[in-house]
Amino acid sequence: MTSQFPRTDDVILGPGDDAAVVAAPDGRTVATTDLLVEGRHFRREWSSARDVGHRAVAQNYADVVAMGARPTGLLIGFAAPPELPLAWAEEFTAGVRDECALAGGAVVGGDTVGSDTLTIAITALGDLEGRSPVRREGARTGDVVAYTGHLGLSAAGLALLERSDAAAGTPVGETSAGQAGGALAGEVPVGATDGLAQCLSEHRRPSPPYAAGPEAARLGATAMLDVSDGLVQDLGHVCRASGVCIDLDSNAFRPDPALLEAVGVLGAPAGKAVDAARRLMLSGGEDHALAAVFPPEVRLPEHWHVVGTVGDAPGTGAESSGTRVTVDQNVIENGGWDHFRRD
Ligand SMILES: Nc1ncnc2c1ncn2[C@@H]1O[C@H](COP(=O)(O)OP(=O)(O)O)[C@@H](O)[C@H]1O
Ligand SMILES: Cc1ncc(C[n+]2csc(CCOP(=O)(O)OP(=O)(O)O)c2C)c(N)n1
Ligand SMILES: [Mg+2]
Repeated sequence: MTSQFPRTDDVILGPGDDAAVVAAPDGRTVATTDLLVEGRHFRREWSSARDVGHRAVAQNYADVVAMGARPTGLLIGFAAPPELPLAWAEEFTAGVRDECALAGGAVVGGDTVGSDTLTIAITALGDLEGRSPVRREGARTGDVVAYTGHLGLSAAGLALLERSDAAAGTPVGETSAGQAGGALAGEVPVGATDGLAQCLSEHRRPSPPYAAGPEAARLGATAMLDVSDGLVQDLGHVCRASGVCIDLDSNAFRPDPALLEAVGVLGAPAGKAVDAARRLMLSGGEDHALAAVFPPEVRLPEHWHVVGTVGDAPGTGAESSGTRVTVDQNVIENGGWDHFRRD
């Protein structure tokens, strides 16, 4: 699996020995790990092996750049049932290679074992290039909240796939030829517009704005994270860590045309499409957009969308548990992702 991975200048010793040796030009190493579990994070009927490879890298390197770091390397734990076709593993590896080419950073090692459940555990490394890490705890009253990347498209893609699944046995349309692991459910029908295809694609292969992480650090971001569980829920981590509140302005959320199209197909009445799309932008996870907090005087490039402001945390007492996120000053049911929720 490792022969096709290119080396980079950060790799002192690549795969093949007991461990790799990776340069840390800055003297510090950013390190993070995330798991992908079949059935929980992806389904082989919904995503090709290549998609899963792309996604595994994107999900991890999004965490690296959300610290303001440059991706340098990653290690892949691959646990697969014995009946997994070899072609699936090969296609997965190709997806990993191609996403690494986008994000930067080399595959420096991993481990492969048999397991009942197909599970991918990636550890990703990054270099801070002399900058301070952008943590969750630096947000201050008066700062502005902005995001860059997509919001809501992945959740819409997932909802489209769930819907096609619910329509048992009648996938939304065409199957894609040549995908390892067989045909995919939920292919967009011939003649369907690009919007639905874009939502499905963002779900299968999220496109984190990698360069914007180090950019935000250089611009002086006081806090940053990638949006994996939903914007409101994830900004809640910034509030708790920083001891502040965040109020989001619903009108600042301009839904992507692809998202508007998807919510229409998913059943939102025409007059409610913008509201439905905004709900997905606030609560949908897995786009791996970057959300960051900046001092108000920072001039932001236009791909950063300002959507809220940081305020004082409420005082002590029962209400104060919420160093919290509001939308137009209202507490909302955000519906972000919770792995341990019992439905
Ligand atoms: N099993 C674990 N052991 C040690 N640290 C963990 C574990 N699970 C999560 N963490 C840490 O808790 C923090 C939050 O994790 P998580 O919610 O998964 O963040 P993210 O959305 O950035 O992946 C991270 O710093 C992570 O390293
Ligand atoms: C089959 C399937 N069901 C449901 C989801 C939705 N989903 C699974 S995990 C998740 C949240 C993000 O995953 P997590 O492991 O919490 O990532 P982290 O926050 O650690 O980066 C979401 C929205 C999915 N991607 N695939
Ligand atoms: Mg995690």
